[in-house]
Amino acid sequence: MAFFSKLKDRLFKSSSKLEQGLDAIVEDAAEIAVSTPEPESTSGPVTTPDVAAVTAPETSSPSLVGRLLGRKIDEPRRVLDDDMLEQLEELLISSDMGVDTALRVTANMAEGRFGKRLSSSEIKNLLAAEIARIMENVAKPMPIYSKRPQVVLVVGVNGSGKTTTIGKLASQFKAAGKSVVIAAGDTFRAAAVEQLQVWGDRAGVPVLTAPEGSDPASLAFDALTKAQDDGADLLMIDTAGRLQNRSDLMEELAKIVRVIRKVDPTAPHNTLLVLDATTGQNALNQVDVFQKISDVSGLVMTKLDGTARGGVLVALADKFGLPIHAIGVGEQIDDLAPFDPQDFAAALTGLDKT
Ligand SMILES: Nc1nc2c(ncn2[C@@H]2O[C@H](COP(=O)(O)OP(=O)(O)OP(=O)(O)O)[C@@H](O)[C@H]2O)c(=O)[nH]1
Repeated sequence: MAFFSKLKDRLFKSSSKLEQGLDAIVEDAAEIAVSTPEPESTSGPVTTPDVAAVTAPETSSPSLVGRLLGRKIDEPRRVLDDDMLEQLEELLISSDMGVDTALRVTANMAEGRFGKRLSSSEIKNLLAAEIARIMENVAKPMPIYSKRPQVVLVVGVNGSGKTTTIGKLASQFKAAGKSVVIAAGDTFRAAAVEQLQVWGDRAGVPVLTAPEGSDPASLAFDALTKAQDDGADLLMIDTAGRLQNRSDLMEELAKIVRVIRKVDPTAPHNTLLVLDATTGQNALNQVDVFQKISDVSGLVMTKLDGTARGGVLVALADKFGLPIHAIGVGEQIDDLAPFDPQDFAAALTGLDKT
């Protein structure tokens, strides 16, 4: 629960946008339901206990059932009609959920409920259930193999949070008893190497570097050889993220892969794409591009604490179905959270979990 509170707190910008937007949509044309709320259909894809509770048909005394379910009977309610659906779609699109996903989510929310009067807390529960449903299949921790050293190639555009994520992951793996080595593969920028060394120090993990401008593939080769000799569990390789020249970057990544396969033909075992949530829909383009130039096996979404565009993670899950391993919710070493779809959906929609 403490962890959920932190997540909710960090997703504040996204959740307050959705929460206030949903409240406004209901209040826009609300009627105060002092009478018995209508029984609602139980059809549709709703499965979570919260939502099962709000959609349960009320067969006995509504006030008693309402009280038992913690339902505020005099909450403002609004009839779910075309107008309201359109407003919902717009709100979801403005939170960067993307047009296709927003349409699908609202259609599912409306299924069996068209013409019913809904309160904003019921809508939030429905929305959270839909979001969790989309994200359930992609919530997967980074797989750990028995292969040692497991080689993790970390890709993403400059500034997306690769260095920070490598530092956070290294610290978590170390805390879990794994021996970790980091290779500072963005050899073109001295600042990037220094930054990684700072994170390596924080995590208590060695960082292998090479002179500025040297061949990243050669560093990766040396790092893997050393990690093997040292019996390390994990080697994390940082890479450059200059998408401005896509063919150069593609060639650079391909060369790293070719060269490390001379040491271990099964490497890399994971290719993590780090994405910055503040870039919104642009993150979708980055997945497209990096899937073309590398063999992306999973995603980490950073900076969810700094943006109202958290809905982009739902769009990503819906569009690509790639595993989401973790989310970055701050700049500190312990601000990398495993991705939990129920918690994320509740935090994003501003629900309380009690
Ligand atoms: N608020 C917040 N900031 C983050 C998060 N992850 C990374 N950052 C910040 O984003 C900035 C860029 O992060 P880096 O880790 O340096 O990104 P990079 O992809 O390695 O960038 P280059 O070194 O330019 O290749 C830094 O100021 C980080 O502190 C996060 O989850 N939340």
